[in-house]
Amino acid sequence: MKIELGEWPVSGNGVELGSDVELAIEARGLVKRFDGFTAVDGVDLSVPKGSIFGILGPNGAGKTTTLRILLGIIDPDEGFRRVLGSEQPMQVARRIGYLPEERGLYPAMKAYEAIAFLASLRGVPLKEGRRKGRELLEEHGLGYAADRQIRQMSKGMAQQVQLLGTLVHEPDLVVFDEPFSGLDALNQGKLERMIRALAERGTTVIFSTHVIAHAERLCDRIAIIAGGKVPFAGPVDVARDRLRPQVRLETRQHDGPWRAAIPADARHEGAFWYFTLPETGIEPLLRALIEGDAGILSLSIERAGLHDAFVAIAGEAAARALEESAGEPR
Ligand SMILES: Nc1ncnc2c1ncn2[C@@H]1O[C@H](COP(=O)(O)OP(=O)(O)OP(=O)(O)O)[C@@H](O)[C@H]1O
Repeated sequence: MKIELGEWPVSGNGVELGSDVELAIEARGLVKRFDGFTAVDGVDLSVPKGSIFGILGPNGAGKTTTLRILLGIIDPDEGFRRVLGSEQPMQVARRIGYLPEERGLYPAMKAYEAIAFLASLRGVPLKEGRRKGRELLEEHGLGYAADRQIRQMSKGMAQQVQLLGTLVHEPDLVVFDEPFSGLDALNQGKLERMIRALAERGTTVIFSTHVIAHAERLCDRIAIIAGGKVPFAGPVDVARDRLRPQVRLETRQHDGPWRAAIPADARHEGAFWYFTLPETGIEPLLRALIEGDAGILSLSIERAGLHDAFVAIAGEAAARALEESAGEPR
């Protein structure tokens, strides 16, 4: 989904959607307290239909609690949510696929039966579920393991079976809680492709993660969450644009009147200059460089990465917590 920045008036925690955008999920002012501790503290989310939406934040930020509220597993103490048009998400559960943070299948079940079982919980008759289970396993390169018991599988493989079990009833919305944890790099790549394919056929995907790269690579929109609050929700590029781009300039000449046009706080290393793109843009500087015969050898203007944007938006402490979350085995 290509989003033009101009379409999104900025307000509140980030970027609001035009009124003509159909939303799969809309949440306003969600609050959840546990014994006086506020785990979710006024969360607003708008997830357009067919988009890939990431909830990015460190351990304990409130991701799982938010997802559980959206699914209707728990109710918020305050706030409002509408999921697939319903204010009672459990009523639309058959249109939702959910991979919880705690993975688990019955160890004695065979792979295709485990998928059929999960499908039956979403209203698919067992016989059809078994057929679809075999089909899905085949389609995803796991056909050889269809009759293998879950207990005979590696953790990563069992997780893939569970993932297929969340998709077997062809949901309109899938909710994945930390779907990448526990998967090796190869299977993480496979999952990324699967998520893209789901969105391409119109399924809305929302997932939580503490890995910036997954959010940056995959998502149309993200919500940054820390301490139960969402300081930013909107397109990834808009988050990145919270920081000014960085310029790297290489000149043949080392001195000349053109140097006055380079920002005073620029860092100078050898033939390279590094500085933040001035508010006035690059053109006045380019003019000075050309007229002053500085001899431009190279020039790059780079947008901030999502990591730097996360630091700017959520703060150093949240960014450190995010890094620590990524280091922990899960
Ligand atoms: N049922 C509960 N009772 C008490 N505290 C809870 C409960 N569920 C969550 N919390 C607390 O609420 C906070 C947010 O938890 P949550 O699981 O939503 O975070 P998270 O961002 O998903 O982190 P993680 O990735 O570690 O699961 C944490 O401090 C957690 O300990």
